[in-house]
Amino acid sequence: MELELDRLTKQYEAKIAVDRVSARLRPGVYGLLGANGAGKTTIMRMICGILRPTSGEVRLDGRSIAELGEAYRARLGYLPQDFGYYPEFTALDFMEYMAALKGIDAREARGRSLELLDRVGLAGEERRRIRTFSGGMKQRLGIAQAVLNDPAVLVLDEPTAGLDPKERVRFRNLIASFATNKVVLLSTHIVSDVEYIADSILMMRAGSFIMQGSPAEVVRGIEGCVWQARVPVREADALAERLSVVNVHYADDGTALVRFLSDGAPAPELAATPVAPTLEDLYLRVFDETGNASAIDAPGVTGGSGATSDAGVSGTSSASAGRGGGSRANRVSGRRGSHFGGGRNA
Ligand SMILES: Nc1ncnc2c1ncn2[C@@H]1O[C@H](COP(=O)(O)OP(=O)(O)OP(=O)(O)O)[C@@H](O)[C@H]1O
Repeated sequence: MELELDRLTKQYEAKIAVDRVSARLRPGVYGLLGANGAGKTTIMRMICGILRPTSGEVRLDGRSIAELGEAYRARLGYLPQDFGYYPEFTALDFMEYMAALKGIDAREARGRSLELLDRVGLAGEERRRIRTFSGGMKQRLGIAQAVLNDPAVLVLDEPTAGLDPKERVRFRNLIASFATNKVVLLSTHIVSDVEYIADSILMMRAGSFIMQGSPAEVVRGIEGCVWQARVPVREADALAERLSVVNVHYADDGTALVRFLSDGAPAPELAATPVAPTLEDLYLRVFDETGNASAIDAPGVTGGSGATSDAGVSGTSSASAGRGGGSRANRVSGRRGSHFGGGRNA
């Protein structure tokens, strides 16, 4: 099974929201990672056949989804960003209603709904009204309805938005458990949502895929650019002014371990050591505050997007929080130079 995006483009008047995006997606989890406004929702809506591309097309196993019509929808599961949950419905009513919309036989629908509610941790809550559900419960119900028809293509648009860290982890595991033999496309601007479960990262910026590859492949492009140095705490903030600081771990002995990006070797007096890059380092580098992305030497890179900088930086700190062992973990978003094409070194 292969889902192909062939020069997929969407233009809204003067705004090109998605610009000739191409990719071949085989079963696996794809993390569509990009800042707000990068074009993630627009791509997903085109993949779901809800939005007609200005040009280009989506094909499933070589056939246009526009031609496939109902046959494609029967193989598609979708959890939109702003999913309407019918607050007065019970979870089971809702699942059965969605099953009916998907053309699933009523006798089969009950059993399948109960089985899925159980799988998403809502056993015992089937008869509760959705309005009494927490955000996490609603999203778990959302994924349950999306897989009612055992789809070959599962599209999840920012499914972890608004979830607390514990629910986010739970949701992540749930997605992984549903992913077998499916193309799962999951959009997010939170690196940790996809860092561990995605087989492939599709890094999106200003309407284009600027990188495609496994997490290990895409981070290879910034090997040698991530450093850490232990400095007195009072110097850590000053460093953030000079360097592209990813995070700072404060220790109890008055020092701080500063992780930062630098294209070349930092000043010797810092005694910095190079460290292995992570997806979050890469994300911060790509979505630098200036928006000055350009080509970066990584596999699958389709080149600089010629991007305008309307894709704002969303400074997530979720990934860094789980890393390192400092007594306090902070993201210091210091003034960042242009990291591409001649960024300043430390
Ligand atoms: N109906 C529309 N008319 C005009 N411009 C639009 C429309 N829908 C989206 N856009 C613009 O297209 C660009 C891509 O939007 P899109 O919603 O796909 O981004 P996104 O990456 O999903 O962002 P977010 O995470 O905020 O949802 C944005 O600049 C947005 O303002």
